[in-house]
Amino acid sequence: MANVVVIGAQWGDEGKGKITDLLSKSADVVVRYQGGVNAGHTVVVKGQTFKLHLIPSGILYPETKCIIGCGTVIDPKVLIEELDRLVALNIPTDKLLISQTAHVTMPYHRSIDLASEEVRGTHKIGTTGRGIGPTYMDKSDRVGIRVQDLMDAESFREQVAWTIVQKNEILEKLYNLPPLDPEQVATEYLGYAERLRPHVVNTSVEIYEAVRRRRNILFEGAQGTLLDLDHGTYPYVTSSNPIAGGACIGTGIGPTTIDRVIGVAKAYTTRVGEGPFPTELEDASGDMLGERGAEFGTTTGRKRRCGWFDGVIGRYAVRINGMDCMAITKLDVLDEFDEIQVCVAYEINGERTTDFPNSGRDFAKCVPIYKTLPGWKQNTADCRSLEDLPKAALDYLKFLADLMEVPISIVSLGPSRDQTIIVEDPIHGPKRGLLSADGTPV
Ligand SMILES: Nc1nc2c(ncn2[C@@H]2O[C@H](COP(=O)(O)OP(=O)(O)OP(=O)(O)O)[C@@H](O)[C@H]2O)c(=O)[nH]1
Ligand SMILES: O=P(O)(O)OC[C@H]1O[C@@H](n2cnc3c(O)ncnc32)[C@H](O)[C@@H]1O
Ligand SMILES: N[C@@H](CC(=O)O)C(=O)O
Ligand SMILES: [Mg+2]
Repeated sequence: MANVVVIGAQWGDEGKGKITDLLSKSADVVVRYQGGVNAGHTVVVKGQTFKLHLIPSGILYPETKCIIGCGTVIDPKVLIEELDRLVALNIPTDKLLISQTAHVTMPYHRSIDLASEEVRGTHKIGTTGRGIGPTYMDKSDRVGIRVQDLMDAESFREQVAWTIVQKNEILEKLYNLPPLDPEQVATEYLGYAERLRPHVVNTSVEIYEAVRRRRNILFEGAQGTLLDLDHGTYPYVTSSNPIAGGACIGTGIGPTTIDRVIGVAKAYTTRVGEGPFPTELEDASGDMLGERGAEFGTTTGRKRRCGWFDGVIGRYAVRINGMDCMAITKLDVLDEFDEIQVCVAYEINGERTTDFPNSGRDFAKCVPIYKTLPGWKQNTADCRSLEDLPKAALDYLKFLADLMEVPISIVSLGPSRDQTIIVEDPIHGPKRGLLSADGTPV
């Protein structure tokens, strides 16, 4: 057995949904540990597409327990819509559990998110507008509303009444928005509470029980390393900790429980929202990546910015997450390029570095130094083993593994569950022994 954390090694949307679904086949429990409905995890099975925002990507396996952990922020309306969509498709949702201590996104969080972005103007972050930052702000400020609060009607009404007084001051005086009616908000949310009640438990105990019984647990990250509040490209980050360390805080397990960390990265890079992006391509190659990769936000539909693979970021993600192995997704998107560039180092103020800069100002000045590799100009979508891959594609993967000093355990060649090469299943395979850094399968 192994307890595995699946994290994004770039700016999110690396395909964690697909990889988590794939690994869920061998998992007994899948836990989301941070983020909220800003996330959009896409899972494609037999031509059917599932877009999951909060529900863990293991939900398509009826025997797998799916847990929304305490580190997430929950918009109950969106969660219920998601549940209803699954129910309509006859996907069982009875094994979904929701943490009593997760925080709840309220209507004022969404309004404040949108209004503050507008006020920031050119300094905006480019958030998803889903109220994520303001929900986590209230958690830190100790005025947040938790799932357990929602379960007690009388005290919930009281809590909403006094909380909204302060929020209405902000809405009216700071943002010139109409105030909210506390009774109306409380009544709406108490309706959601009844729908969610059967799923709400002490998830920390559930997870610990699974650990004690030596079950396989997958911890599913949302967003990515560079969107991490502490270790990402601050201030252009989300308000939670998507890195592997976040799995402990966001579920209530100790670090010794984690056996392995698998990082997911695209074979190129994307970013949605504002902030520096050294390898961004604002040319025909960038357009080609966007078109071939269908790079539009799963949540907001925004166009994702596209660029070449950034090895400096990759190495950083390996370090920050203690990564054992990697899944490289969307290799098929590169199929038609004559040449492919990989950023191997940055030049900052005339100096070459392979280290990710700690300063946001320095990061904004980074000029990528590229290594050019030949393309393979061949369709890889139907390859099912490393041997099936064109030599140039395998060489590309070996180059990435070598550059980041991490083995590649999974290669994804299309959105569908079956369009995958599993060099070794990280749940069953040996720790750090899947594809050696020189690319040789072991
Ligand atoms: N062509 C191609 N598409 C893929 C592959 N793997 C995943 N996808 C698609 O790429 C997109 C990945 O984006 P998301 O589903 O938003 O990724 P995510 O990491 O789960 O999302 P966040 O938690 O929101 O960061 C989805 O549309 C997937 O269906 C692949 O190997 N090839
Ligand atoms: O998390 P919020 O505050 O809505 O946005 C901040 C920042 O993070 C980007 N982002 C948030 N969720 C995702 C996601 O699931 N994939 C990719 N990027 C995400 C958002 O675009 C902002 O740049
Ligand atoms: N989660 C998102 C972010 C967005 O939709 O803007 C995505 O899939 O891109
Ligand atoms: Mg996404």
